[in-house]
Amino acid sequence: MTTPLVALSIAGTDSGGAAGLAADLATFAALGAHGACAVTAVTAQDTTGVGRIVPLAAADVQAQVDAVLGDLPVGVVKTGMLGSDEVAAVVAGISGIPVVVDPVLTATSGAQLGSDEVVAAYREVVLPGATVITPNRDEAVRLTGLDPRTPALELAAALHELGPAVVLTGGDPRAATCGDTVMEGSGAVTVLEHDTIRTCNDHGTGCTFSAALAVHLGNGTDLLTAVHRAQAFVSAALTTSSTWELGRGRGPVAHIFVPTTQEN
Ligand SMILES: Nc1ncnc2c1ncn2[C@@H]1O[C@H](COP(=O)(O)OP(=O)(O)OP(=O)(O)O)[C@@H](O)[C@H]1O
Ligand SMILES: Cc1ncc(COP(=O)(O)O)c(N)n1
Repeated sequence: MTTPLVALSIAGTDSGGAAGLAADLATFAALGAHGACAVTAVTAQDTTGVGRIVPLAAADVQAQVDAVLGDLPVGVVKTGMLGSDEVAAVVAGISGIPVVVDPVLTATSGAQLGSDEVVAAYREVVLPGATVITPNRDEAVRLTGLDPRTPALELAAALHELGPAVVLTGGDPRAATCGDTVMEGSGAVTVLEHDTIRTCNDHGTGCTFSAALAVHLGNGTDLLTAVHRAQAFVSAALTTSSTWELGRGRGPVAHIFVPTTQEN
């Protein structure tokens, strides 16, 4: 008998199946982990935008988290869209398990997915207990309140001061390379650069990256190696989706047909 890694995603749904819970659960499965989930919000969303957002009450999210933690040996928690400061407090109440926080505040399409109250809750209650946070530049600027032109290293340092290790992601479809700035718990900094995959089917890259990172960390992999493997997974997924024609907007990252080797 074996027990697989159990990864719990606390996130919103994306009806288009690209981002949020769909991305997390597909990534967990592709990397050999069992995915459990607690839904925070339901979104009516497609490749072109977000139409409607229905947040769940914190008590409903708490009940899902309690059900999962009360029964399954969860090895890692990954959070996405939280929807409210009350739900952020539910995440803050989890202890003794590594928590990977993807501070979802804005969708690829530009839709706002996090209020100022949620931003404050990240700073005050979520980040002090988090293992690692994986913001993109816009999210890091919003969370720190720093000038949008602030260098990546300073943004990462400001978040690191709040508690967690930081992976400031730098996905840019127009650049030749993408660079992710990693600040470990010790404060050591490494910039991991890799080739940009040319595609407009990149909806869900942030969720996919954080979910892959969570699986590797849950398996006991060190942060730098875990980031490297999560990048490789996203690149493999984007290589597949670059051949797709799906939807009228920014199409979904491919979570299927991704080779699952030791390297990703
Ligand atoms: N076109 C690309 N080619 C290769 N890697 C990419 C590309 N776009 C993003 N990545 C990688 O994907 C990971 C997620 O980064 P990104 O900065 O895109 O997150 P994000 O902005 O939160 O994503 P999204 O909001 O689109 O879900 C990072 O490791 C980044 O380097
Ligand atoms: C429910 C939900 N969670 C997260 C995202 C962010 O993903 P992206 O930045 O790729 O739009 C999203 N659009 N929807």
